[in-house]
Amino acid sequence: MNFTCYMVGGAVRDRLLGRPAPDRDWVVVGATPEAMLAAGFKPVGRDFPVFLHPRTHEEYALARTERKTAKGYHGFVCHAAPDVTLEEDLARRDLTINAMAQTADGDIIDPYHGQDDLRAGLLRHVSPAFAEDPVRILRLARFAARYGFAVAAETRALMQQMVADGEVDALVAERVWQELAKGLMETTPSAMFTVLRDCGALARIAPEINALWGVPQRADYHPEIDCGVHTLMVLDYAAQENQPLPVRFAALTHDLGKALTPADVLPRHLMHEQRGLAPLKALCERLRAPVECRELALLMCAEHTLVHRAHELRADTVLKLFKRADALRRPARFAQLLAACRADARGRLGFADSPYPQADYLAALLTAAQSVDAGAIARQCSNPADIAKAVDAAREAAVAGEKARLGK
Ligand SMILES: Nc1ccn([C@@H]2O[C@H](COP(=O)(O)OP(=O)(O)OP(=O)(O)O)[C@@H](O)[C@H]2O)c(=O)n1
Ligand SMILES: [Mg+2]
Repeated sequence: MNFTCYMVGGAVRDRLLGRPAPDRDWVVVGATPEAMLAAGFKPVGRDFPVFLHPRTHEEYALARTERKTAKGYHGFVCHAAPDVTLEEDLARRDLTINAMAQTADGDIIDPYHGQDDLRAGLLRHVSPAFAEDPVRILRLARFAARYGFAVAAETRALMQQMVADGEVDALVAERVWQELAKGLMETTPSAMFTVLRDCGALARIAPEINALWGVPQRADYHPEIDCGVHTLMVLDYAAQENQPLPVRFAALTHDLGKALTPADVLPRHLMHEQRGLAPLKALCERLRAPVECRELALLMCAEHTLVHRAHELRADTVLKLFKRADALRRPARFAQLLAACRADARGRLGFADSPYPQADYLAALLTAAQSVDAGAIARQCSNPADIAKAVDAAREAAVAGEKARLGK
């Protein structure tokens, strides 16, 4: 049986953009599953006829059409047969820039004008079938974060309609988190949240974050004023520093409490650290955020103001902070907290280059606290019940000594 393979999707898009493509996907036209097996391909997956190449192990999918028959994930009827054409297969795809194919000779097949949209920097859906898979809203938002592309007006309208129809509510937490986490790791993660907010999806999947827009802050500390704007500036600053996912997630969620400040206190946000913990826990639970992200975000939410005030803190207050943060046992995570706090300080209009000596200062005090030989102190204690206190006292003294040395 004669069949033809085309490179499709992200690999074609990224090659045209001159970007490295992480993986390559292929579509096969004119083949049956039997023909694929006979050619040495290995079958994978149950739902769709997808195979792995015997040598490269890249994914080869039989050309197929899809039709949605019910809400949610299970309502797909998929039709794969040797008579499904390349154009039909490309038509079921999400965006024009993802609906191009490349022949073995390197020719581009582009029935939906993806190359025009690549040049114009536009994210545009291929057909109304876009609406059949709400994950596509999240994918589109993360492509905005990666490529800095704008959303075509008709696609924006379609996404708003999908959200109004409750499509986003049917998404399972794992898929939402997977896409959000990928988008957070892109170069301009703020663009993802701008797109999600604009179509109404953010209010459905993360109302705690969405609620930050329209909430004012003091203009002297926060010239950008709006809490939502500040949050995205902090996030992009963390991304610009190439920080890992937990730091970016902590940047995104550190001020959730500001959305709950009583109106008569605005634009001040006394106690927003404590107020943020409940919505943050609710968000992490709904998204099933991994423990590393959840823990750092909670720590950041609770402690960021204290870290900003590092130079005013007494030695015993610093030691208590270290203990709450478990910093002596987990110095790497404490360093992530400091990175998130630096992003918070610099993620303000006009503060991008301002110094943040708090980070080096607390890092130096932690090193001092860590230098205490707890084992030696334990051996000197005749009563085991006194050990913890004696170690704490020694650590506090070490922190105080380092503070004096640094002139604070
Ligand atoms: N919900 C989805 C997922 C995938 N696709 C199609 O399948 C291709 C490959 O999917 P995937 O590898 O998940 O996405 P990429 O576009 O390659 O993006 P990335 O660079 O993030 O892998 C996409 O280009 C798109 O044509 C789609 O139409 N709808
Ligand atoms: Mg891909």
